[in-house]
Amino acid sequence: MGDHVKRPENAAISALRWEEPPDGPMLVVLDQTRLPLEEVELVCTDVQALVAAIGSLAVRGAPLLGLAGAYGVALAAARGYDVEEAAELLARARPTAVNLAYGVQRALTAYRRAEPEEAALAALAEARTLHAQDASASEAMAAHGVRLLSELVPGGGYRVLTHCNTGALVSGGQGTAFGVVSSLHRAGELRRLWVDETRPLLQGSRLTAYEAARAGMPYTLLADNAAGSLFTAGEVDAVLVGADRIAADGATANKVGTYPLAVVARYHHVPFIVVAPTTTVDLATPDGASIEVEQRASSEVTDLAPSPLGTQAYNPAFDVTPPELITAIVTENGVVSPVTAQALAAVCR
Ligand SMILES: CSC[C@H]1O[C@H](OP(=O)(O)O)[C@H](O)[C@@H]1O
Repeated sequence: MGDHVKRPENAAISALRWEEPPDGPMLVVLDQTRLPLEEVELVCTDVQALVAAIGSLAVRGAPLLGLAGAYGVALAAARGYDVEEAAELLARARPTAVNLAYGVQRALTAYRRAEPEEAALAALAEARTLHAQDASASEAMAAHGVRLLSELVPGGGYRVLTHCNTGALVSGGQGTAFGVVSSLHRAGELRRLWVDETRPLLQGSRLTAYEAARAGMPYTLLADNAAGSLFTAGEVDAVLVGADRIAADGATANKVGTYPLAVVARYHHVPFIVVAPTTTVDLATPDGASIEVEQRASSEVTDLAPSPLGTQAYNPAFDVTPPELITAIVTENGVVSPVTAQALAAVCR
């Protein structure tokens, strides 16, 4: 794992940045496992440190994993490591978010196509291009998402429920679903943000609440199993979530606990909206059953609350929501609704 350094006070959220000090290039990432109590950065000067950071979720969130993959290839090239081997290690670091392998492939292709003496610079340039594209996609998704909500739920003053963390911490810009929430807030249209704590790694209570507090949003944290009662009380106007991989038929893998939200939202006729860039759509994966769902260590669950010694826990990092439960998928290229394979393929062109 890399070295930790204290982050400057009140710095804008920069989940990841490339630096080139005299002693060589490095990837500096905000260690998300330490938030919200500590804002410390992790300095990665080799691919093993970056792979470890991805595995521990110090670096996390589908779009950011794509950037980490691309910059990881650039780091290997710039430091003279075996780039092909580095690309393989990075692409395998986590299986579900398609963005990781996509980002690796973008930088690796640029590296392979360049003249040897230009290859490292080509990989870095491609990583930077992907970074800028993600920031731009984030803005476009926010605009599409705000417009969609005004069509689905007339009247404004939205009460939005979200799950996991989908803000600037997972993006080159302001995020995916949380980017829509941020735009609503700036427009004075966010009446309440309901934040699922998102067990077992608590991305909601640790990260989304951190981003919402920094933005001055009206947010309320809740235990995941309290979400159903909010729907019963009529307190949710829309559910906004991110995605880690969207299959060709629109089935969507996202943080575990998303699928039950989609079922409850459908039962209560509440719009269930996925917000994701087209880099998260994987047309090569035909359906939800074909998506590999990462299984994580039992200890992430048993460490959270006392249980008898030796207790084993079922700990899938994601679940899959079928397209028929998704009201709309918001991408940077527009909104897919109803969710069909044809409409999804069209928005990715
Ligand atoms: C919009 S990407 C954020 C996405 O990634 C999270 O997973 P993890 O925290 O394990 O990287 C979660 O599925 C979010 O929706």
